[in-house]
Amino acid sequence: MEKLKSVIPETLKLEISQSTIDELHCTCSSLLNFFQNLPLFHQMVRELTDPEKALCGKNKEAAMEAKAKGNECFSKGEYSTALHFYSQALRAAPADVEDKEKNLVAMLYLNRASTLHKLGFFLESLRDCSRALIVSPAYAKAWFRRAKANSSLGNYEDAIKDLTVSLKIETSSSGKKQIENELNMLLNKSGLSRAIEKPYHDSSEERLLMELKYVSTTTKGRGMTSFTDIPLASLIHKEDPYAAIILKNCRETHCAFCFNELPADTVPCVSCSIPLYCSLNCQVQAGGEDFSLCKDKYRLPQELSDDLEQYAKNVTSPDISSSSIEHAAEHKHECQGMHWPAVLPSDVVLAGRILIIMLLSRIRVNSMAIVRMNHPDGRQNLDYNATSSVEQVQVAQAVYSSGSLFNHSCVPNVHAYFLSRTLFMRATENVTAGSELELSYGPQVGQWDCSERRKFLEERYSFICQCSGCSQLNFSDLVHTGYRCSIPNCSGVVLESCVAKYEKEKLKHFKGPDSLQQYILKDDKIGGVASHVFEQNDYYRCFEPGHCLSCGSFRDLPASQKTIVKAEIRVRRLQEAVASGEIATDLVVDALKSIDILRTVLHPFNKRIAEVEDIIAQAFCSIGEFQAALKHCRASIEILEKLYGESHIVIGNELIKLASIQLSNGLKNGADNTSRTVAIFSQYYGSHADNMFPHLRYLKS
Ligand SMILES: C[S@@+](CC[C@H](N)C(=O)[O-])C[C@H]1O[C@@H](n2cnc3c(N)ncnc32)[C@H](O)[C@@H]1O
Repeated sequence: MEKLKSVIPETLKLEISQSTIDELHCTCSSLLNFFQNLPLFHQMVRELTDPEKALCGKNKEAAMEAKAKGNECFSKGEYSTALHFYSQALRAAPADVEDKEKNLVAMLYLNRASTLHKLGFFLESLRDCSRALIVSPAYAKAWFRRAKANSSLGNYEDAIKDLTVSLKIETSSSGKKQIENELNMLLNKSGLSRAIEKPYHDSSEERLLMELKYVSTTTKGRGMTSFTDIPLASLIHKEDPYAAIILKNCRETHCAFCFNELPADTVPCVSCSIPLYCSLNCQVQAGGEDFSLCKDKYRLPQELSDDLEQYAKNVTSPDISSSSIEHAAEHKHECQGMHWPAVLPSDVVLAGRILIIMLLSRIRVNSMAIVRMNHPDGRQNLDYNATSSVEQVQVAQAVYSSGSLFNHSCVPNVHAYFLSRTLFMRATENVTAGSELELSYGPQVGQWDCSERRKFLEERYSFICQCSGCSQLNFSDLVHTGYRCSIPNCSGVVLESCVAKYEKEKLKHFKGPDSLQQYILKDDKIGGVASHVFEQNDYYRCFEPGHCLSCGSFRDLPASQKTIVKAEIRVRRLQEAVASGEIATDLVVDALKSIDILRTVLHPFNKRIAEVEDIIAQAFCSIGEFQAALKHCRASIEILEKLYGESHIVIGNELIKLASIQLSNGLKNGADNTSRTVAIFSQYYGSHADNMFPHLRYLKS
């Protein structure tokens, strides 16, 4: 790849690096023309697609071997291992080969369906039976197994229909007898059929009411604004990606099309052995082949009644939603037996998907990380550890044509999230017409101090942040890592030198003391911790590290740091104990002493105090002392509210933790708390909140 890059002429590189997203097609063509006349490029493609070298084509022998292992495990009752081998076999099995006069893929889906049934995954078993029947509609055993799955799900009507079709197809007398027995048993059972759960589909149909436009900004290039005022929580943008790719480390765990977590009944690509999908729908939308080629060989019998024939047709024709087929189909061209994503890095494949290998650096800046909530221990219940360990993980990378026109701010007024591969954006405050709409590319005020945010944005996205959070004084940045004043009743903050440097830089934007006074009127919290600065003529000089910004008193920072290091040792011990689940009471006592010491040195709103309070709350929860846990959890939230603001999503998450302690304690969760939590989540996720956060549903109930 490096060799290829190095032969691209500088003029073309320059053209590409200076191009905008609107010129994408033009730059693609220039690059492609150049590559097409380059022998090195053709040699590279030949090497990548050599069937001998490619590791990702289908392979009957490998499939048969995995199938045999699956059968062996199944017969020994080792169902989880059997499931693994059948899934592996399905990945390797070519679509059109047979084993014992049956289509191999259909047979494997059926074997896996039996395994899933044994493991109690009835819905997954049903879906695998249907897949076997889509490939091979006249497969009597698959209809029989489907009836079993339907019966376990309480769908008796469907189960009876499945058995009736199976009976029509089955030729052996012993087989017919078995089906008849099952049919009689089912007919004796009563009960209504139950609807089958469907994977999440966005049915809220929330409408986008505002029209956005892009404008030129003085410091950040183009940016997005609205023609009209935007009320808090409104959906302002919804978009499917121009191109998207799953991260390599998520291939085995998430669907390669919708990026949701994979179920037990994964669907492989029909033509290659790399991507896994959560459903046939996603597999076909990604642009892989379908089974229509081999289907004709396995026709249904003619003599079915009209309604049974219709039923069988419905089962054996995949129910593919047509919504995004035409724009996606992104896997199709990669997958003619050789799978490029298997051999190339993800960034390159994404670039390839929009036909530009050289635009990598621009793609990094313009692409978005698609994230999912991760529940590490698989628990979705409302207890403190479960709610504390939920985290966002990146599963894919995507380019959104309009989404990439939104600039970054460390104090964003827009929140972006993903459902499947669709990007949603919502206003998190009331925004007046013409104001810039900005989301966070990662860092936010409250999360990190200014120096850390700038460093991250510069390293990751190569720009120096010019947002209001990084160019105007704000309370959070002042106290985030601040020390307390050495005078007991003073609430002023003392900064260390690297923080003071960044905060001082912000003062360059002030025109004089008057503008500072106006500033203080806007946010009196800042005045509370830094009043001295605003009273001076030479405010710039007052911003000295080690001196209180309110009264000017000196604090010995090196001595304070030594005190912190000692206190932190005991906090770390408690943190390790919390992680291992073995908490001795004296560790908690030590950590309580430490937090008292930290409070004598750090500013009362220093974020570290909130973190330590949270660790102590977790510890108290684990040893069943819920009242103490509540007290420390509240203390942590009070600080975070000052740092992030009271309606920030971080506070919503903290309130869920608080509720989990109240529930563990048998206390009824305060109605105020619940309604506040629901309001915050609705502000950020609107009608999607309940779907994305099972904790929230539980809390409401
Ligand atoms: C995804 S694009 C946003 C649209 C871009 N402004 C444009 O004109 O196409 C990201 C680029 O916008 C600029 N940008 C976005 N947010 C910024 C910020 N807070 N400060 C400075 N530059 C910013 C940077 O040049 C960054 O590389």
